[in-house]
Amino acid sequence: MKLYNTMSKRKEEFVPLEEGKVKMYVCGPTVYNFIHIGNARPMIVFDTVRRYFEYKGYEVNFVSNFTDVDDKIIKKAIEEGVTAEEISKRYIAECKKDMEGMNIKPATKNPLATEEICGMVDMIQTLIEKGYAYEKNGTVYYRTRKFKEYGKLSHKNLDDLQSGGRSLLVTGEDEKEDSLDFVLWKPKKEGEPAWQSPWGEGRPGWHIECSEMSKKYLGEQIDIHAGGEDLVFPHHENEIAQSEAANGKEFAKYWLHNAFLNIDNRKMSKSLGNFFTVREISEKYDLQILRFFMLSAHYRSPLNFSADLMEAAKSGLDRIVTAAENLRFLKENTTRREMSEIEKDAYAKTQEFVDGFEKAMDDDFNTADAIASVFELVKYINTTANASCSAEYLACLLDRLAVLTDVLGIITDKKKEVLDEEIEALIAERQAARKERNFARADEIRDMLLAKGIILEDTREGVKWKRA
Ligand SMILES: Nc1ncnc2c1ncn2[C@@H]1O[C@H](COP(=O)(O)OP(=O)(O)OP(=O)(O)O)[C@@H](O)[C@H]1O
Ligand SMILES: [Zn+2]
Repeated sequence: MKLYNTMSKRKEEFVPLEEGKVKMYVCGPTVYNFIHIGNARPMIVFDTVRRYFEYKGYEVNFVSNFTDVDDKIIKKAIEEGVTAEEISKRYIAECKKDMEGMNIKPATKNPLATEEICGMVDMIQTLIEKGYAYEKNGTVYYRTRKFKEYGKLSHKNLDDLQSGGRSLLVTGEDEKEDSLDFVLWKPKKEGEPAWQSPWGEGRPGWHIECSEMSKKYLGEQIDIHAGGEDLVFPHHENEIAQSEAANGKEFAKYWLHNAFLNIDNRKMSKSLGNFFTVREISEKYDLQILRFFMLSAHYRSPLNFSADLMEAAKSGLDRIVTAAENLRFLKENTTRREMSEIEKDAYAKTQEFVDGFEKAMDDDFNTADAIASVFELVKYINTTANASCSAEYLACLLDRLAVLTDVLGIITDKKKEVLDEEIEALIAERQAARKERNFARADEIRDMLLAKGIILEDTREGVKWKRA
């Protein structure tokens, strides 16, 4: 299994630190707004990477943080006249809803920066003791030039960085020993959230959060550290400088970075205002389609968002789901149970699609080619499965398809999704509301179900529902 390591700029064979286990950290979002579909790209891509490791039999310890203290969160809180905590809590909850819609597996742990301040203070203290950091007027800076390997991930040269950095007029620039030094701890400003520290009240810098949370939940060395390509510099470069100086060990073995989701060939970003939130997209499309669209390109290739490509993803996904539905229907209606010899041979042939899928995924998670193998399997299913097949054969085909779509995180069993307890309970609650003539509540529930793609029909025989 090969993966592209930003550190070495080449594909490397994956060798875990510990046999059968993968320790993986993905930098999570700063929570001050609904996530946009650019932010969804690393979530979908690295969830798929995780799923593929699990398919291969690895036990994956997957940690992804929420940055819940930051200038942008504080700004939003001031605008709304609420606390920063209220803002971050609200958008963490909204983000989790979006993630569920995109079928992202819950992480082993989603640490919150604000709950890990003590550990960050300890790490900063260690860096000071080792001579890698210094304090000036309540701010602690990292002494960048002391870390000899600085620039190794982003392949940048310190002197080039220095000449570029000098022109920047950043507050605090004059008290730094060197313009390359970056902030580990900043002093409290009036009205901002703050924590006690040996350097006075204040809050941590962004980079130290991930160094500490990764260490706390995964240990000093991890297999994979991942995020969007804009995080390579300075965020990941700084994380390496902090973690390796503090722990005296190589931080992560493999550094994975996804390319951008663009719109009109420009990075989709909040600052440019050219974004769609996942929530907006969910009003028009099932989020499974968004997931499928993201995986239709290799994660290191830029991907341009367009209505045409979403429509193409919709029809591609439909083909797969329809094949699975047909298999289920045929299986339930056939009278023959056991596989015949001919069917055994026919089933054995499907191994070639699994091999193709694995070959693509083993080659730096080439989901675009892996999907092509799934389509070949679908074509094979559509040509060989019919009403005279045995239930066993149909079940085997269905299982083969489900195993592959599960790696991609695509749900093909709509009924299973529909029948989940929450929806059943909502329908019952709506019936009760109608009985009490609480039509406002009944309509509200109908709309909630509609948002989940469930259409209700009130008939004489009772309530019937179908998928949008
Ligand atoms: N257009 C995009 N395509 C792919 N990944 C992205 C895109 N925009 C952000 N990301 C990734 O999403 C994660 C969270 O990003 P972050 O919270 O910094 O928000 P942001 O949208 O980049 O901010 P801004 O849009 O204001 O530049 C990071 O891993 C980042 O690399
Ligand atoms: Zn990070």
